[in-house]
Amino acid sequence: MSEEKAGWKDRLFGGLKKTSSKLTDNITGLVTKAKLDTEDLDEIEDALIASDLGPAMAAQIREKIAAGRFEKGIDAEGIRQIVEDEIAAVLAPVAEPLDIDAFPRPQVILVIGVNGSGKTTTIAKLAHLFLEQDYGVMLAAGDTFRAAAIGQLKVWADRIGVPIVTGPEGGDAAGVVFDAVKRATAEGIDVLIVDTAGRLQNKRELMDELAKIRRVLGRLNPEAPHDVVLVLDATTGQNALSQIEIFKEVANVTGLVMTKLDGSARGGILVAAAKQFGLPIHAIGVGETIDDLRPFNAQDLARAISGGAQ
Ligand SMILES: Nc1nc2c(ncn2[C@@H]2O[C@H](COP(=O)(O)OP(=O)(O)OP(=O)(O)O)[C@@H](O)[C@H]2O)c(=O)[nH]1
Repeated sequence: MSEEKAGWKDRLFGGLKKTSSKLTDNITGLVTKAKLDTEDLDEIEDALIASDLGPAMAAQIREKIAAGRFEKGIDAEGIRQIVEDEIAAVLAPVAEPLDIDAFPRPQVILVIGVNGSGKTTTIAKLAHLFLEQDYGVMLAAGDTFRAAAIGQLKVWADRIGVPIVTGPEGGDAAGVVFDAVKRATAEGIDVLIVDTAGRLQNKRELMDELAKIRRVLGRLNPEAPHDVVLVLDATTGQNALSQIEIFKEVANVTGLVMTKLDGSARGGILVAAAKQFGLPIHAIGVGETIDDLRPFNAQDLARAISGGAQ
């Protein structure tokens, strides 16, 4: 295994410790009897719900455990393995890295999400990921609503060494995006990542702004934006699900990135999101450094969430 890969696995399993220990403590703590009975199954289901996997997923896992283990000797590792396999089956179809395959270039990726979700950091981490794959990357500071957002993105752009197109605070976001696409096209850039304002408080304004960005983009390239990626903060738990619902309504979300899985005992929310919406999940964030965002392997992630050995 390469050093890089081993490092990522450490961060993945380490980052998800809070989620997995909540789940495994619950499961190992309850299995005190000789045979698995209905009460144990109820407790397992409660533990799964408490980890934010969602009632549907919890019920499905409970059924699987009941089918194979009811009235049999209790084997915590066997139960954990069922949890892992069920989670992996839900995650496998949605684990989809963001591929750069747009022609003509650039591929335009709109990044949306509420303030504080980790949007800016995620843009920097994605840019870093693409740079590692030798793509030419450019950023566009389309969140013109707050000067801080423009400044923060610029700091990241300078740090990772990618060009950035900005406009004045309070300026026209679509104008910034227009300039960025023109410049990216002229410079033969492969990927243009666009930050957007996360004003969910005013759905109408957000919708209008995104629609205008789309119109402007469409004039330069009818295929753009190629991706509309919604960034979600795992620590918000069930709230992340309502954000998906709302953003699906205002923007044509094509995929998700879930951040802060390390800061939370609610990592199960990723599984709940996959089960409920079936949208591609491009990458997960398990820390604050630039390397802490990666596409994931469904089985590895399921093992990390269910508390299996690395
Ligand atoms: N632990 C952890 N922290 C993260 C992760 N991703 C982002 N953060 C942190 O979350 C905070 C908010 O991230 P930003 O990228 O500034 O979020 P934003 O959505 O752009 O927020 P605003 O700038 O407020 O709009 C920062 O302190 C990040 O370092 C992650 O995967 N894990």
